[in-house]
Amino acid sequence: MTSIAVKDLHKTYAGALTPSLEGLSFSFPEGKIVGLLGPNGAGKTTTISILCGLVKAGSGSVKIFDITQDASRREAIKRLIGIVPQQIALFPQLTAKENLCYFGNLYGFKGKALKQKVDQHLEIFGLEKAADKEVGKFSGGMKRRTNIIAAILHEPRLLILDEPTAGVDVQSRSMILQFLKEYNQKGNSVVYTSHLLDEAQQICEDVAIIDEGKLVVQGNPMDLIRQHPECRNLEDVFLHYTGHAVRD
Ligand SMILES: Nc1ncnc2c1ncn2[C@@H]1O[C@H](COP(=O)(O)OP(=O)(O)OP(=O)(O)O)[C@@H](O)[C@H]1O
Repeated sequence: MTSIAVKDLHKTYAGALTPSLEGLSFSFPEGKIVGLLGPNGAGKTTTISILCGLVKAGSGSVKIFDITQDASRREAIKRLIGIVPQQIALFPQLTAKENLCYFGNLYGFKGKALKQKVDQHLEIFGLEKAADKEVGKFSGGMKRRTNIIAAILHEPRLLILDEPTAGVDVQSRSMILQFLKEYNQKGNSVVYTSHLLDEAQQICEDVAIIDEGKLVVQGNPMDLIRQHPECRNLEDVFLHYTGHAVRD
């Protein structure tokens, strides 16, 4: 089974002169950590926004665990996926615990069960001492870790993260990557975007490189490197397929 299958996705934002997605198709196998990679403006965030139902595609289809995404299946799909957006989506004036109780509540958790779940996750992410501090006063890494907890309280089978390790220190990054590996070892699927290709090479079993709204190449990072004798690593493969021109 696939965790995600997108077919011939097209998207042009209202007022835009050029399309953001132009016939994008790819699928990821279930139960793996996979990377959706591409230069700035390639269409990664647009794709993720369509996957989670925040943005409507112009045409094309999306399946999550073989369930076709349409209005009638939105609730069922919502339970299966957790989304960690690029921008921190927390209330800065509320404490970490208050924020997480709010998000847990949206998924139907209440009372003691909710409190236990929140405490357990704050501990996993090294935030137990900061539980009653306002999130607005957190460091970037602390905000990002809290943002991840908000997306996983309902234990989604598919976790989608948009640049979860961008702009965080080495310690937070290491904790986030370790968490992703452990979450995957429990049988869950993880899809993430990153510009850090050494990191993607290290943790992804499969990567899809997209550019200008289309799939450029997909495969296991080591297989892709082996296919190109001149490429030493995933970054070389990425440059081989997407070129050296700087993107706006
Ligand atoms: N709300 C919007 N309205 C108009 N154009 C948009 C909007 N969001 C994104 N775009 C455009 O769509 C294209 C794809 O953007 P998108 O954010 O999906 O790329 P990305 O691969 O996530 O880039 P990055 O690595 O910079 O985050 C870009 O040309 C961008 O300017």
